[in-house]
Amino acid sequence: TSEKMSPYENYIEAAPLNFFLTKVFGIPNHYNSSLAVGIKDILSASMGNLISSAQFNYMFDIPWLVQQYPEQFRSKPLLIIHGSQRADKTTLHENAHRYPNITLCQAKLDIMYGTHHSKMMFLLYDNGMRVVIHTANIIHNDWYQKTQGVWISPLFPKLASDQDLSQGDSVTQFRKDLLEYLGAYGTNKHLQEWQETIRQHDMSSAKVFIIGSVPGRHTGASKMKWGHLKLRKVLQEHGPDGSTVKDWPVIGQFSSVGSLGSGPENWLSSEWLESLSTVQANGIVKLSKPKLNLIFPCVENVRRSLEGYPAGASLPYSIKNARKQQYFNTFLHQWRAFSRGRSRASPHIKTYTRISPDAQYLAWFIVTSANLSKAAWGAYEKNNSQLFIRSYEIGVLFVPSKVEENLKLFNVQGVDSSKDSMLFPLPWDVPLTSYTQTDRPWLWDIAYTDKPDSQGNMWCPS
Ligand SMILES: O=C(O)c1c[nH]c2c(-c3ccccc3)cccc2c1=O
Repeated sequence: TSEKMSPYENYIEAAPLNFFLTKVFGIPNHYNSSLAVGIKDILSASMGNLISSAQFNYMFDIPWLVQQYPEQFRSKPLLIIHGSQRADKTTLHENAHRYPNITLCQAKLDIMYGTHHSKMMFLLYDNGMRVVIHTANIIHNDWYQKTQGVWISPLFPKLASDQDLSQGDSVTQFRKDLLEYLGAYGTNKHLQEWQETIRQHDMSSAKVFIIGSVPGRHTGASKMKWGHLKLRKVLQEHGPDGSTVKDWPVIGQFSSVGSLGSGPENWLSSEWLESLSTVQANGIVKLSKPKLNLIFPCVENVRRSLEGYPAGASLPYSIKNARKQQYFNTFLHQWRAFSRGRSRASPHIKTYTRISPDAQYLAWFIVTSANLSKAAWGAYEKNNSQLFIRSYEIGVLFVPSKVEENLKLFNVQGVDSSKDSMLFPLPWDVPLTSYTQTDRPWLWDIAYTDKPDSQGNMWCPS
């Protein structure tokens, strides 16, 4: 059984980019066999002999979570980092109470409407540790019939006790940025123990950048540490050169939409798109702003999905926000993932990329917890002197040159199989599919009663 496989033989180690989608129940098994993982695979003994773990997330079903660990790991110390307050926090404690190995840690959320969205696992084994950064809540439904993204780190070996701890970081400063993100939670004994554990591991094999968000009004040296300005900073130093990506579109794909302002120039096509279209700051060439394409399910995508209209319960785009930003609809494309067998697996994954006009190449790619909102990515305040972020978010950025030294771009379709190319497993189909004249973006708080969904039901939110 897989229990006996050494970690290096299993399919997870084989994926060059460590980027997976979650397994989906109800699609041909072929689409779940390569580059797909379930939560039980991630927690399985074939990944390592677990000593303790930490789970960062927004929604938790604690009894369900415990059942996802192999039986022999269910009593290992487990730290749960959440953002629940008041009644939700009480419920969480009630559900955790019967597990003596579970400790709860409440992330401070002093800013209104901020949430602890970050989805991350620390898995400490007897021979090293792994970091997993993903997009799924710790509830059954998020791992059952949705499209979710998972980045699983290589096994990070423990540093020898005599090795000085300044060793063991990667070309992307993965460990430094991870520790800085954790530092933003403030003083919590258990989190500080995990920071020490991380310092004791060699993460030099991590090939991704961390793009995190922490609540606050970030100014001065901290202004470029988080949200879309962190992305801007990384792309200024390590992004594509302007001449290569001139006129390449930016694509954003997400499962929720915030209040973006009354016009695109308020935030979407100004500061946010400017960060995503940042190129390596060598020339003074002032680039024209690229086209922005957005992917968000239309009502028909939700109605036809495996879950039917209830998939929309995890696509919380409100009529209140939508009516204030009709311009947003002009950017929209349908959710289609035929290439991954997931056109009917409603998206909860969030991905952002810069793609060539012929959809053959990617300049970079992000998978993250961050939806399309100012709360997640941050918004300038005080004449661009500070970045205001409401929520905790975390994602990873793939840059070709950091994955392989001389690699300039990722390939999208399997055409260019020349040696200096690397295929990137896109979660969704290119070219993108526009909305039809009658398509509308899914809104979760209005009724749909003219056509039944794939389960034969209508949608009548209270
Ligand atoms: O972190 C995540 O992934 C998610 C965060 N909020 C969600 C909500 C929600 C929307 C407004 C207010 C509170 C909660 C509803 C449905 C799914 C999600 C969700 O999936």
